[in-house]
Order: sequence, then C-alpha cells, then structure tokens
Amino acid sequence: MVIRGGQNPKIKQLNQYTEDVHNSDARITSDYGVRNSNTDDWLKVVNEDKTGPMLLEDPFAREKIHRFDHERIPERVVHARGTGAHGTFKLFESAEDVTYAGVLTDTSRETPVFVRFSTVLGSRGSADTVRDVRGFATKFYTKEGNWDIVGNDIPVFFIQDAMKFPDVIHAGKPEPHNEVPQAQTAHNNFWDFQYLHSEATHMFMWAMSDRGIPRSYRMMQGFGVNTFSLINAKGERHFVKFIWTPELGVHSFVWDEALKLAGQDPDFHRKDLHEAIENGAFPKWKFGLQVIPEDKQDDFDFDILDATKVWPEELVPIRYIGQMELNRCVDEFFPETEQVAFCTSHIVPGIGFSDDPLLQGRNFSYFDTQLSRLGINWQELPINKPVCPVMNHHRDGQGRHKISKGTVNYWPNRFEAVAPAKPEEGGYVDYPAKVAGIKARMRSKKFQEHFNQAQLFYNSLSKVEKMHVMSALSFELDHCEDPVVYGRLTQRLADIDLDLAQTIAKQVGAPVPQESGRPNHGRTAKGLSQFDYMPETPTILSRRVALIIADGYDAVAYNGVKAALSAAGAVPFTISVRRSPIFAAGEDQGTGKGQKPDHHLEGMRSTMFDSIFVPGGVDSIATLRKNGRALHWVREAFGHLKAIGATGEAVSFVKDACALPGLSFAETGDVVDSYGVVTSNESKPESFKEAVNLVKGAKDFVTAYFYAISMHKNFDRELDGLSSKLAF
Ligand code: HEM
Repeated sequence: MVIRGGQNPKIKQLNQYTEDVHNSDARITSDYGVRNSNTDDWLKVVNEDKTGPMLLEDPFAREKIHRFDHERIPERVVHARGTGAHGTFKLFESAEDVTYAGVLTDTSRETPVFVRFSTVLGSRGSADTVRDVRGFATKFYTKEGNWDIVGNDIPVFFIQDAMKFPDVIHAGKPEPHNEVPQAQTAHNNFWDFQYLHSEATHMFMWAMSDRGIPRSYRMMQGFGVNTFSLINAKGERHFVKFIWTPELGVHSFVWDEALKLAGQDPDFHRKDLHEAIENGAFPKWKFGLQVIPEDKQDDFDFDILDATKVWPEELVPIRYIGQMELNRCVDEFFPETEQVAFCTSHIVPGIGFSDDPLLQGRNFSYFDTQLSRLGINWQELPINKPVCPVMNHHRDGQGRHKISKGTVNYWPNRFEAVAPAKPEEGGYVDYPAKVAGIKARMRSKKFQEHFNQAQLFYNSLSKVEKMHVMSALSFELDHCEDPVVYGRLTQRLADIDLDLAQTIAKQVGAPVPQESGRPNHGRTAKGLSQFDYMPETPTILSRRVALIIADGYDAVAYNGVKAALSAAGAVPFTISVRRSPIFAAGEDQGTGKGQKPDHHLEGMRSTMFDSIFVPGGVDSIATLRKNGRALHWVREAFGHLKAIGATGEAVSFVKDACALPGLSFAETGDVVDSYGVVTSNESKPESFKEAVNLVKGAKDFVTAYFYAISMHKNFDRELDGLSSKLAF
C-alpha cells in the first residue's frame, strides 16, 4: 500500500489515536480494560441438557450489545453519501498582494488537508453515480487553525438566501408521503420547486449538464461558490471566489452508464478514489482565486454577492496559485470520513466573509448541525482537531476529552491566564467594513435577474453537451407525472432558449411554447463548457482498461498492450469467460501456467472500465463470438463512447459486434482509428512498443489506441448518430 505524508503533521497527530489490529498481540478486553475470555456466549443458567435464562449481570454481554445498539449516529442532513482522503496543499505563488493568510502566502509550507466528496440528496447508502450536484469539501489544517472550503462541483447554487435552504432540500429529497425516489431529482417536487424559484434556473441547467454525472471525483472541478473576502497586510479588502481544477481534466459519464452503474456498482466513485490513491496515481487539483477589489464590487451587471451567478472569466480571470494532492486513504471510514465536520465559518486570519446572504446562513447552519450529529465537543474528535494549539475558556459538554489544568475558566482573570491574542500575535482581526441600511425582508435589484447567466451557460456548451442537457431534461420531466409540473417547466425553458424549450416540450408531451420568455442574448463565456478543461497533456493515468480474452488468445498482443498500459499508469484488468487460468494460443494446457483473469465476463460489466481491448487469437475469438455477454461488452462500450482496441482476429469480431455502416477497420497491417475504434491486423512484438507521447494520428497501434482512451469519450459517435443506432 502506498502511504505518503509520514511527515504530515495531521497524520502524525492521527497516529496517536490509531491502533493497528493486525500487528498486535493484544487480547480482547472490555471497554473498561478487563480481558475478556468469551465473546460468544452470554452468561446463563445452563447445563448439558437444559438451557435456562440469560443473566443480566453479564457485563461483557451487556457492553457488547449496548455498543452495538448505539453504533449509528444521524447521517448528514444533506450530503450524507460521501468518501474522503488525506492530502497536502502547496502554493506555487504567494497571494500576498491580496491576503496575509499564511496558507496563501507562505510558499515554503505544505499544509495538510482532508477532503470529503459527496452527493447531496441521497442517503448514506445510496448510489454514487446518480445525477446530482457533488460536494467538494476541503479542510486545511493550517498553522493558524482550520480553514474549511465547503464547496461543490458546480459554481452556482439553487437559491440566493439561506432561509430557502430547507425548502430546496425538502423538494429534492424523497417525497414525504412515500419516501420516493431515492437520490434522484427526477420527480414532481424537485421540478415544481425549480419552476417556482426562477433564481434556481441557472443551477438546474448545470445540474442537467454533464457536471451532474462526473466520471470520477478526481475529474471534477470544485468551487467555494460563495463570495468570501481576502485582507492583505495593508488592510485592503478584495472579494474572492475559490476554484479547484483537476489535473486529469473534467470528465463525465454518459447517462446510460451512470444509470447502470448505480445498480451494478453503487460504490463506483468511492472505489475509484481509493484505487487511484492506492496505485500511487494521486489526484491533483490546481487551486485558483478570482478576486475583485472592494471598490469594483458594483461594476458588474450581476451582484457579486449572489451565489446564483458566476464571475465570468473574461471579466474576472482565474489566478492559479497552488496545488492540492490527495495521497492517503483513510484507515477507518467512521472516525475519519463520517466524523469529519466542515463549517463555512471556519476561516483563518487574512480571510473573511462577505455579505453573501447564502454564506451568512451557512455560517450559522454548519456549526448547528454538527451539534446534533456529533455533539458540542466535535472539534476534539481526532479528524477535526486543529494541528495548532487550541486553548480557551470553553469547558465541559458531552464527550469532553481535554483536561484543562488551573483554577480559572473565564476571562479576564486575576492571573491573566489564557488571554486574547493581540493582532501581532496572530489574533483574528475583523475587517472594519462599513455597514448601513434599513432592516427589511427583501432582495436588492440585481438579485432579481435570473436568466442572463442560464443563457450564458447554455450558449457556452458544445453541441454534444447541449444534446446531453436536452436528454437529461427529457428524462427528468418524463419522471414527473403531474402535467402542471412538466408543462410549467418547459415554459420556463423558453426563458433560456426557445429551441430547447420546444424540443423538450415535444419530447415530454407538454404544450409547446411558441415564444421565448425573453430572447436568448447569444453571449458565451469561457470556462463553462467542460471541454475547456481537457488535461494539458493527453494522459491515460489511472484509466481502467479491460483486456478480454479466452483460451487461444494472442499472447503477443495481450502482453504488449498490457505492459504498455501499466507503463503509462493505466490499470489493466484481464476479463475472460472464467476466472481460472486461460491459456494462450500454442500454450500447453497440461504444462502451461496460463493467465489467471481478474474477473469473468458475468462478474463485471463494461460500465466499470474506461476502455476495452480485445487481442486476436483464432480460438479465443471463436469462443467470444459465441458468447452473448462478450458481444454485449463491445456494443455497450461502443454505445458509451469508449475507446475500443482490437488486433488480429479480434478486428472482425468487433466489426461484427457493432455491425454499423460508417465505421472502418484495419484490413492490412495499418492502424485504423475510426470513431475511437482502433484496429490493426499486425501482431508482432514491435507493434506493441510503449507509447511515449500520446498524439493524434499516430502510426503505431499503442499510441493511436492510448490517444483514443485519453480523449475519454468519442463524441463523434453521438454527433454522427452511430451510438444511437446500436442496441446495448
Ligand atoms: C453555496 C451553497 C452550498 C454549498 C456549496 C454546500 C456544500 C456542502 C457540502 C460540500 C457539504 C458536505 C460536507 C461534508 O462533506 O461533510 C454540505 C453539508 C451541509 N450543508 Fe451545505 N452547501 C451549500 C449551501 C448550504 C446552505 C444554504 C445550508 C443551510 C442554510 C447548508 C447546510 C448544510 C448542512 C446542514 C450540511 C450537513 C453538514 C454535516 O452534517 O456535516 N448548505 N454542504
């Protein structure tokens, strides 16, 4: 197992609480430390012939049952389903012009972090791959205290005012009368809410885009969403948004893949994060700031405190200043991932809040909810404990760990014990912001414009992304039975784009809008389409590739591609008709060792892999041709737009499996890449050299095939209508 970060101060601190159950000659004891000789039989009145009553006096039995009875704590009221990992954050550029926060200015530091990714609506046991917003919450254990960025993978939010949060969540969660559906937005109440709150329009367009179904937590952006502020040493204030951008690019599933995975492998994202870290493919994100000086805060046609708006990059460029790497899995899920608790109100000197009305409510809500989930001393739990000293006059409460020695627990005291920190000692200084106004329950003017950026987002998507938004809306509204709900919502879509509204209305059987609520302004912005975030260098790092073989497979092609995949950092899996050894062409089944597959074709599905490769071999292909599941693997991978590689006899197998006009296949030794189906008839050791740089149009099979994998999906199949012709 790869474990990095031995010098990481947070890991060192956690190690004090960690016991290794495997490397220990310890014996079972009760929780009060007495060695226990029998954990299986309750003390009872019994003899060889007759069983009498159990005795309540048995402290071991009672303790075991009590502990079990109280194992569960309330799941998070939102974002209940998630997974987490440890890592480090490092700056490559100081942001001292805008802040004096050590974590954002000291380029020599490595700050420990813990990140928890999540879905929003589903309960703790729900599936990972559902369509939903993803949480991206980061706890920085800085030298000046914990700083939490509690963000999402979508840069805007459904509502502007925190008081609306219970409503939006109630509407999205399972409906109250029957607790259905689980972890889905595809139901009447969700879409009823969306229509009745026009401020939600921008965000629901993001949620219906590919951002709602990420391929991996490692392949999505993170956004602090709310507007915070930064204060520099000169005492100047800037408003700021925080952004994470993944090194591997931003990639998503196609919907059919996500739907199937929710049943086939509901833990897909959890396992994906774990697998990458264990394999040493540590996920990385660049950390960026968008800053607006205080005196420019009114210069925009949107309010910079409105969380339903992005700050378009053309107006406020992103400045990337640091990098985060996740490099260590948790040792135990409950005390780390389940008990980690984030608060937007956790900021450090040099960072401040803003008057963003969503943020201010969040600052109240998170601390409050931790009280019911974990109790008042939740910040003493190892995962939440800061790595810097914590000292104050707070006392007592359930689960208190710390013992404060001394005779006073208040300030001021006659000993001047534990005094407030002066600014020069690092004491937090509030920015003296001017505040004036009248008390009222209302929203200022700019908060009332709700459609400009929904249009901006939709216009900025590529053609294929727009197609996906249309399919997503068609799916979701098809699940709404109430004509009022889907009728109104299609009407709302006309406020974004008439063509979009008309297409959806026809599809879902709603009255077709004849006029747009307001004409589409036609503007676009960069950084909204996820195609703007392909990795800087094409890579197949951490991609899961299935190599499908049967007895008589071509060992040259199989071994060559497998070795090249591993060399490029991908994760090859051998899949066959059975999990006992498979023999290559020419290998003696009596004396040969064979190749033990990782899985058989029925145990896994193509959905769990990024690509499939089928090597040739007369007998192997003859077997696969007769196997409907093998054919389904190929067709499904094609339908899900994944790169497919085939050599030798496998070329015609793939050709027949897809049986689509418009696809071309290798007939000679040439390498043919047709819609990401990469084929070659040649199988000599030199045909399978490792790929060095992944470039388009490469002449050798491995480079051409790996380049196709690195593109993540072949969207031309969809644009040219090939994938929709195939049953899979
Ligand atoms: C900008 C909008 C918001 C974002 C980006 C956001 C993000 C998140 C994330 C990532 C989590 C999961 C934290 C974890 O992994 O443990 C979370 C949990 C939660 N959020 Fe939000 N949220 C937003 C708005 C709100 C609002 C407006 C409220 C309430 C007024 C709220 C209340 C909560 C609560 C109560 C939890 C559960 C926390 C826990 O039990 O640990 N959120 N949110």
